[in-house]
Amino acid sequence: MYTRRPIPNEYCPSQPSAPTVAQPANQFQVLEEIGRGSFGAVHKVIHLPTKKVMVRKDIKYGHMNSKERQQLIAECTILSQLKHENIVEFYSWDFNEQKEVLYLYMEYCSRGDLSQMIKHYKQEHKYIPEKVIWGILAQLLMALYKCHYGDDLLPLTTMYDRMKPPARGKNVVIHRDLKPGNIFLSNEDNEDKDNKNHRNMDYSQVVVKLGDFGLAKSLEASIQFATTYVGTPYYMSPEVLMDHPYSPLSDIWSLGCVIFEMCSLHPPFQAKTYLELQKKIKAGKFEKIPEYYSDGLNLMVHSMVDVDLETRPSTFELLQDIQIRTARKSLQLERFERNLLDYENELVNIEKILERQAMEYEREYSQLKEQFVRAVEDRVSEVVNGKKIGKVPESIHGYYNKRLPRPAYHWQTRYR
Ligand SMILES: Nc1ncnc2c1ncn2[C@@H]1O[C@H](COP(=O)(O)OP(=O)(O)OP(=O)(O)O)[C@@H](O)[C@H]1O
Repeated sequence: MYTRRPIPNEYCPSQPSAPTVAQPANQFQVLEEIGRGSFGAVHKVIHLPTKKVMVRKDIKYGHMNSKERQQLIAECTILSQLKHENIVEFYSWDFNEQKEVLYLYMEYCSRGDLSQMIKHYKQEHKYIPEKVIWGILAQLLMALYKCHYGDDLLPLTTMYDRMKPPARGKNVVIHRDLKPGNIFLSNEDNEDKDNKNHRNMDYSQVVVKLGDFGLAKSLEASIQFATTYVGTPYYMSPEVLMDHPYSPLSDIWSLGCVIFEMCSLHPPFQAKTYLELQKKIKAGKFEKIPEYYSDGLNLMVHSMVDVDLETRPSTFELLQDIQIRTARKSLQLERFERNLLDYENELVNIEKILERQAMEYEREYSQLKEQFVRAVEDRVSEVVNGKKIGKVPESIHGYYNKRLPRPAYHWQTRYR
């Protein structure tokens, strides 16, 4: 049976779709291990009551003190409230007290993460198409808008819509660890086919999901923090390196670095030693993106990766940019076109069902008509032959009284 695509959050904000409270682990069946992060293994699981495929992240909490554990749960609560089409949905959690493991259940993203996509293009010696990069940037800015201002962005009516400045200070969530490995990709229908081993290089309609929120923050005071930053902090802003507090603008710096890496297939700042890298980031000097891309994209990246916090644009300011508006509008139109195609298919299906029902109706009608004519002829011959006139035969009665069955497919009530 045909099912229509779900309406995205952008048009219909905050619709919880899966369990949002703690779920016992026996309601889930492990399908496979997807990978291992610094906190533990990541499994693909199925939630048996809803048959929904999800991801389970295992976090060992044995070494954490009770304050850190409570902080982790508080963080999970924030995440469970952060619902947006471009943010990995957090469904529920559970503990295994014996193994001292916290299980976090999240939305499964069938196309892996951005680091795998970049690696793939690097192996193929190809550039990521510019349109794909703008689409990904626009989606990430929409996700950051939700985080930084606590609101959903309204869809654009025209590219020149005036955007109302967001209210400041309301439920600000700063990601703090924005990097390609924390940006996940899925298809609109999130299906797995052709995606195994990332052989499918068509990223034109990819849906981007920001993930791995704030876990670093919750685990900051614990030993795990050290392991979180085992990798080189290529995407860390200069103010964070200098131990200044995180601000939403730190996320913009990191996002700029991610977009640079999507264009150049390597991060903007690279060095052999940590100290050298720190020096480069603080100086904030890095090369242009390849000539293959437009000057507009180069300027956009350089405006985001700006050491000066006064001139680095906010999420709201970036969303005002005409190129971002164009990318957003184009995403909206592409989705609209896909929905129209869906409706068209749905109408074709309904038409086929109605045609079949009309044929059945027609057949039944002609059978009844035949019976009626035969009964009338019998009756006439009875009268002509002078037989005693009895009751009207059932078949004549039947013709007038019989109600044909209603079509089984009540499209009028479903599609009103
Ligand atoms: N929601 C998800 N959907 C699909 N794959 C996921 C999801 N979350 C994580 N993964 C995959 O699981 C693997 C491990 O992810 P995880 O985020 O735990 O670690 P990491 O990004 O490799 O390292 P770190 O812990 O430092 O962030 C990665 O290959 C990642 O792509």
